[in-house]
Amino acid sequence: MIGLYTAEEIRAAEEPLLAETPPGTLMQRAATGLATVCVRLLHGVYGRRVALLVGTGNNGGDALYAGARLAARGARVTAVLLDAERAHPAGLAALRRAGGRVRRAEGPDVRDLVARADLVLDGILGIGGSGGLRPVAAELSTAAAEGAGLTVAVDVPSGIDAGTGAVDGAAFPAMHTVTFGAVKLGLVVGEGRAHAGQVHLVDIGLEPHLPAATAHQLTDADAAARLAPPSATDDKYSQGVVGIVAGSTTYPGAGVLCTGAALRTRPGLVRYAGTAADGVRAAWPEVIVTDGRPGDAGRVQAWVVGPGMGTDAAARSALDEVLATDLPVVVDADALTLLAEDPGPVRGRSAPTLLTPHDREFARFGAEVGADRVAAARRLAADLGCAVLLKGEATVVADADGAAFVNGTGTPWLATAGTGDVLSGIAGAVLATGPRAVEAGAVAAHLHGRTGQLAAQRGPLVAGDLVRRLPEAVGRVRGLRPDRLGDSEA
Ligand SMILES: NC(=O)C1=CN([C@@H]2O[C@H](COP(=O)(O)OP(=O)(O)OC[C@H]3O[C@@H](n4cnc5c(N)ncnc54)[C@H](O)[C@@H]3O)[C@@H](O)[C@H]2O)[C@@H](O)CC1
Ligand SMILES: Nc1ncnc2c1ncn2[C@@H]1O[C@H](COP(=O)(O)OP(=O)(O)O)[C@@H](O)[C@H]1O
Ligand SMILES: [K+]
Repeated sequence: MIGLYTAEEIRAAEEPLLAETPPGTLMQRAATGLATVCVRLLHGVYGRRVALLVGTGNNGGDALYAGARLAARGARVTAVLLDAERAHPAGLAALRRAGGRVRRAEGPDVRDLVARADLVLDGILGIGGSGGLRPVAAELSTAAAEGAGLTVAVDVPSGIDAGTGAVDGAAFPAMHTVTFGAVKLGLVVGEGRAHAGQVHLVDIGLEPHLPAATAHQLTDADAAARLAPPSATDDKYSQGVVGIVAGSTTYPGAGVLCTGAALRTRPGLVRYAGTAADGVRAAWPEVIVTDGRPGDAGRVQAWVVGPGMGTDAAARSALDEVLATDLPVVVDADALTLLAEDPGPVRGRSAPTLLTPHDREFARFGAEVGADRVAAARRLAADLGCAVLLKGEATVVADADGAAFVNGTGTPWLATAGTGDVLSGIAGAVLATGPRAVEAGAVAAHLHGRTGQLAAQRGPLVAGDLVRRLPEAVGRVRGLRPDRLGDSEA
């Protein structure tokens, strides 16, 4: 698992490391790592035009030292100083010694210089920044985005909140972020995720000083550990039997998609109860189907309740029946709407319970999500005493005790009707194998995102494509290299 940290946690960990290393050591390690990644991304350095956007803090120092290394290898490097009197003096001297040039940000043709660069390095603000970019920095960031060159953020894209991913005003739009010591939470969630692009982690020796992370991102290997193939001693009942309460005569498709997703994730045994019984039976002859109540379906190890089932009295009664069991439950869609009116039945549960709202469903529980998505998911989880999976570009899963996961897989092509029904079916199948609800949610979101990436390789996807390609995605998750972070190409 990849630990995700706030700026405060990073600063606390840096303190003892700074004390035990000679002055400047960490910045040299950071700049060396940064320059190495830039060389790789540029495919050659000699003659390349590099613009450094340099702020007043150590983040600017990192950019200047990395720029000096690139200049020493023949790049044409220009530092653009946002506050000429306060730029890192030793970094500036190093850049000049290596043949780099220095300009003020207010200069007449600086915007063009940035727009024409092969590489723009954002050393404006690091974890010491607060609030959005000021006007000159914002304008140069826009020039970098509009130019044809690579945009690379140093440690964090300037203007994002490193701990939450919130953007208040303008922020640097990076294609890549080279981050030091540990991955900051704000690089993988909220608006920060899109601003950070692909994240590269540079080791500066911080790891022994880092606290245990309270937020994580799963790798393929982590997810694969929860998607183990059946063993020789397994039978159809022993792999976690899933019960689905979804769909209706009005929306049979939700029942078909949700049931199919559970079956394709963990094809031991899936049971279905609901009024979309005919549709489910026709689509999935492998499933044991009843058009009666959940209790008529037979024994299961976990329930999924909600997608497309409606919000009438019969739906309420089915939800109450499922929540009154001592079995793990995934609560999605219409069941969330019902639950928001009266969350009582969830508060008293001791079995694993996972709620899977999107933003609008989340807001029905009393408060908007806001810019800090991890905090929002943690808040609702603590309030209800269960796990909450908050869907979005980067899905967040949080538990009542504060443990959180930020999903790193997926594609915007998933923003299409029915993909949420598929997610809850996957989550039910994973939950039936016995993990904590928060962990089941994280694994489900990871697999769902990988399936989306796989399906999107062939163009626009619909939810049914996800169901069809789930077995292949499970196989890929088992075999893919585990070290790719938020890489939508993988
Ligand atoms: N502390 C360490 O041990 C290391 C720090 N490193 C680098 O140092 C960075 C943190 O450096 P600093 O603490 O100097 O802080 P930053 O470089 O992040 O910037 C802080 C400066 O920006 C100003 N500022 C804050 N918000 C602003 C805004 N919205 N607009 C304009 N100016 C603003 C502050 O007044 C302060 O002068 C890290 O992100 C990393 O890049 C690395 O060199 C590795 C080692
Ligand atoms: N822009 C996006 N980028 C990546 N994933 C997205 C994006 N928008 C939505 N998704 C994902 O698509 C799914 C949509 O679920 P949901 O809103 O419940 O749809 P539905 O109710 O139609 O099934 C979620 O898993 C969500 O994380
Ligand atoms: K930066």
